[in-house]
Amino acid sequence: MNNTITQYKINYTPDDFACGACVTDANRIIIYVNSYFTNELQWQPEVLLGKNVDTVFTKSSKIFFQSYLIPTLLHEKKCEEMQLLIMNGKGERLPVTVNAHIGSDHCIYWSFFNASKRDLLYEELLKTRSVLEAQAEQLKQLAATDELTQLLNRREMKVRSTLMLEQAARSHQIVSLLMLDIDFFKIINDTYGHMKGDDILKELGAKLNSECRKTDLVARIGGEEFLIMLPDTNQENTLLFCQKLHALVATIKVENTPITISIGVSIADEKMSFAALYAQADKAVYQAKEQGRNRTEFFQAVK
Ligand SMILES: Nc1nc2c(ncn2[C@@H]2O[C@H](COP(=O)(O)OP(=O)(O)OP(=O)(O)O)[C@@H](O)[C@H]2O)c(=O)[nH]1
Repeated sequence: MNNTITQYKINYTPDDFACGACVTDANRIIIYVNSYFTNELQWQPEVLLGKNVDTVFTKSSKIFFQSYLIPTLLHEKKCEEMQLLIMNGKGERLPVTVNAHIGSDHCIYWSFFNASKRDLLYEELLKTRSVLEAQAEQLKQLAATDELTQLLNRREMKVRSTLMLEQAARSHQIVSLLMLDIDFFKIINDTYGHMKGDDILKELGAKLNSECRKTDLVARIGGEEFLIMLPDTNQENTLLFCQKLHALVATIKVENTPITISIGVSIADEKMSFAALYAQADKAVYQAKEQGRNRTEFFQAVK
């Protein structure tokens, strides 16, 4: 036996590959290991020589080794890129990629590539992917949100409203669009300053958001103008909702004076584009301003 080992030792020099190289006889008894086993895996050759190659595997890898790797090797004469765990000479676990083939001399030639760096790299990749996904989500959120009120912005409102209108038309549901405009907001700005104006906009945004359902769309589309789209809501229920909004807005005060809003409503009871519905709500809010403000007007088609 010793003679055989010596003979293989001579045959396989030089042995400074960047991986563990090992030769076993047909019974998987180790007859040669290269210096990588000593230098990197901290196995002394004399501990391994004469032992079954499965000595180096962890318990679970031994099972895989016996039940899959060996049958594959015997059947195919080679097995490639098997991911297994080995123990180093100090008893520490190490992921390795194992390749083996049966030579014409019936010996089995094994290579063990250290895969711990690959596993680390893989972990890094997974972490980076989660960070990128979170950032993409944040960007999407930012692009869709009005910075001051955190409500939807004009562009996002247009996209989602269009979708809501299409869905409603398919299921023959009524949708109403409310345009809200704060009354005499310029006076608030001019009297109390732009910062106070911003606070009012924020407070109103938060209150509208808490009053609406999750399925409603609420947006600030610019200046002191807001839009709310209510799915599956007819004229009667929309009017009740608007009354609630007027009461809600009255809780926002500037120097003890409640602010007021004018609301213009348009109703889509058949297939309608967002642009057409928006134009009608705009006309209705103009009517509400004309008729004294602090009120709700529904769009009326001129006959
Ligand atoms: N604080 C603040 N003010 C804004 C913002 N965007 C627009 N405004 C102001 O909103 C005011 C809107 O004024 P107007 O369009 O004359 O409307 P109004 O004073 O509310 O009058 P009515 O709508 O006719 O009742 C202007 O003073 C704008 O400068 C904003 O983001 N923050």
